[in-house]
Amino acid sequence: MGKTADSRALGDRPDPVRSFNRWKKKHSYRQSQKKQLRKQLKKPEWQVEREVIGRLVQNYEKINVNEITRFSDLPLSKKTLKGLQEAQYRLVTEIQKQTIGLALQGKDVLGAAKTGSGKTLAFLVPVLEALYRLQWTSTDGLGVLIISPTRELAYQTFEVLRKVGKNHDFSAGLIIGGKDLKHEAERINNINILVCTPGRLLQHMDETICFHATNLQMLVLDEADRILDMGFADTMNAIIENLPKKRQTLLFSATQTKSVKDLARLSLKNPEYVWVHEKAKYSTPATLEQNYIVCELQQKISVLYSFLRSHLKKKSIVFFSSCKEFPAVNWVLQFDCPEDANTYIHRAGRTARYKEDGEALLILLPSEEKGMVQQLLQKKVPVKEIKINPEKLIDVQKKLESFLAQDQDLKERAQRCFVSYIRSVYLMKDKEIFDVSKLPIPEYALSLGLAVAPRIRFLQRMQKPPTKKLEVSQDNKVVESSAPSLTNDEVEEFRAYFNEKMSILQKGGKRTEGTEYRQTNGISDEEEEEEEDEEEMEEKLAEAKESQPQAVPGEKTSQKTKEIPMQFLDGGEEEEEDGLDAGFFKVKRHNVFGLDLKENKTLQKKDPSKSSMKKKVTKVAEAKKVMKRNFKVNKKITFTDEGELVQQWPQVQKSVSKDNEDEDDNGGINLDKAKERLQEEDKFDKEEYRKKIKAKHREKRLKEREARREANKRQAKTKEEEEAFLDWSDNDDDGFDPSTLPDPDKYRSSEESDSDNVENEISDSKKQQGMRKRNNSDVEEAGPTSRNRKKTKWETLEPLDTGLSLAEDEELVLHLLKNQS
Ligand SMILES: Nc1ncnc2c1ncn2[C@@H]1O[C@H](COP(=O)(O)OP(=O)(O)OP(=O)(O)O)[C@@H](O)[C@H]1O
Repeated sequence: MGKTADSRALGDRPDPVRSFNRWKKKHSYRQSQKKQLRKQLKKPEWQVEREVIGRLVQNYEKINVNEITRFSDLPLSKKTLKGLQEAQYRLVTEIQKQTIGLALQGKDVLGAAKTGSGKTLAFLVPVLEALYRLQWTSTDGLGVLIISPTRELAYQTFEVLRKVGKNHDFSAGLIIGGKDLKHEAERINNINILVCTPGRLLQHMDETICFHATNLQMLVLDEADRILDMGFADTMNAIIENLPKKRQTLLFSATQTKSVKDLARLSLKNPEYVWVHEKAKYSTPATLEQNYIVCELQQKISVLYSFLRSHLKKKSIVFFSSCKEFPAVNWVLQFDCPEDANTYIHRAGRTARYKEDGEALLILLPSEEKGMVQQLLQKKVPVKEIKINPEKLIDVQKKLESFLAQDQDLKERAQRCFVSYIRSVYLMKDKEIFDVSKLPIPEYALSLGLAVAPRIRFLQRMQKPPTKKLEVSQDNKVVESSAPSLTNDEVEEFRAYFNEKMSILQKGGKRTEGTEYRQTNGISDEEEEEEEDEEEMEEKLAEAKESQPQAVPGEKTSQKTKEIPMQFLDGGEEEEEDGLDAGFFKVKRHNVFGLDLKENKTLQKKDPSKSSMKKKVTKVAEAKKVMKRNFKVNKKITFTDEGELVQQWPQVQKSVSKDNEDEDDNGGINLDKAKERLQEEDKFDKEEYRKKIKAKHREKRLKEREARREANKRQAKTKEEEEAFLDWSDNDDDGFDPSTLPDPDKYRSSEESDSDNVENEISDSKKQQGMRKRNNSDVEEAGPTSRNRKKTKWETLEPLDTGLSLAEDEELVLHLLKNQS
């Protein structure tokens, strides 16, 4: 009963453990079913992404520029937004607000905005979004090309890209040269976003076999105006030829759109022009204070020094003739007048970036003032003239003179700086502003601490009165044709040429060929290069003038020239006190340099450099003249003892491969064969040279052996003499007067000259250092050691008083001399 009652009771109350277990089983079954179902239903990631992209693209059309204040107001991918936020970019700038939407919509955009207004992000955000939209992967290759005019700018852009795009999976690369081309070539194919400079890019297009841009989606020209201004027009044309026509193009610059001609080459499709500061009163940032001063060329270096001394605590950047880009600074000092207003704007734009303050100072020569200021005002650049406070102006000429006298390297730098400046003025297109013939050249050299102005042959040539050709016109009248001037392209070509040259010099790139010759002849590499530069420049000028008799008037080009190293002034700064007050520009008084001008007149009188301006005829120039005249060189032929004919002059190349030469005559030059032959000839020459050197060495060794033998004989003789003398002195305590004996110095010097001769002969043979050392030691060993001992003894002996009468002394001396002979 009890049991029945119990079981009923249990039946009323189900076992909670059992029911929980049952429930648990059912639940987990249901869960796993759901999970499986979800798994079956789950979309692949790419599909989800596609949907997100789809929604974003739909929103592109709805972008309302006026409603955008933050990046998050734009339909951007989460990855881009995250990157922007992490880099602390939240609010958009005006150019970003106005162009990002258009670029997202796939339009070609031409954006212009003042310097430092955020153009970089205005194109980088659409770049990231474009590849994201296409779900670009590394296997898709190059998707976006960003071209910058300078390495520095490309690097800065790349850095921003790295920061903002770090959440995306694209690969990005920076190709700006300076590295091994091969090293770059190995990596370039895996790059999705390539930031580069035009020259290097074209080099890869030409030389890297598997590099192509067939999949390119977007081309960005950063600082488009600079790219075209800096003489890259031809390079750009060649690059664009290699790009697919179907692509999006974005152009950004700090100055307004370029001419239609320039834009045509980019084959833009209905581009959107965005010039955010079109209505602005000024084309430069409002926070940028811009001034200029006028001073004579020979005072500029002192002005620079005084300026730097007054602003030691500020970050300053000094532009010489270059237009390179640098990071943001407080002060921009344009030491040399920029070639045009656009260049000025770009340089000044290195300060006062993104709402920051900044100051810019431009130094102008009196001859540059009118033209340059006019240009700047036309471009809505508000520059004001200020005057230098003469009390704060420190004349550094004497200091520089003494630095240069002590340091040859510094002197060479000053010389390069001098030549570089004159060249840059010479190459300036706007001859109304830049007239090299009006520069006070000797005074300028003196101001740099150079007593003599370095020779500038292209200038001397230019300063010669122009030779006027007489031509017969169509109506048979004799007319005078003036000296032809250069076209823009030629000037650009020269610039590119010199930039390359100067960059080699700056990098310290030195040719190894002929170094030995220069060293033995006391010619420094720099002198040599300088000379070659000038010669090549002359040639180029001559060629250009011959081929292009007429200049294209009115066209503007810009200039990119060498940057003068700033270490130039390093010398005196540390020793002086920091932080003179900035009253450097306070006094507004005209003709503050009246005093200095007087000084300059006196300097002009005693100018020593004028004589150096006379044209020197170099051997190279002479040789060229001879070649032009087609002279035939006389031959000198001699006979050997065996009756063989031997041509002594001009020397005949005795190459082993000479016989093969004829084979090439059939059709032009076979370069590979020629190369091979040259290598063989080179080997042959080296072998010949080695033989000659060996023979010379053998001859020298024989001579030395002979000399040693002679020396040993002499040594033996001297020893006998010395012993005789010592014997004698030992035996006679009274001593004697050594001055009565033959002059030991005469003896020594005659021997010394002998040994010198041996040494000279050795050095004349121009052998390797080790060889020379060995020979010297040989000579020393061969030298009569006893002779040295003897000399020391003579030197330490005092004239002795024999205590005898003069007549007795004489007798003694005669006796001694007799003994000697
Ligand atoms: N939205 C933003 N918010 C905050 N800072 C920004 C923003 N956009 C750009 N900047 C900052 O402003 C500065 C200038 O930007 P950027 O270099 O893009 O200017 P730019 O117009 O390209 O100048 P330039 O023409 O002289 O090269 C940079 O320091 C950048 O970090």
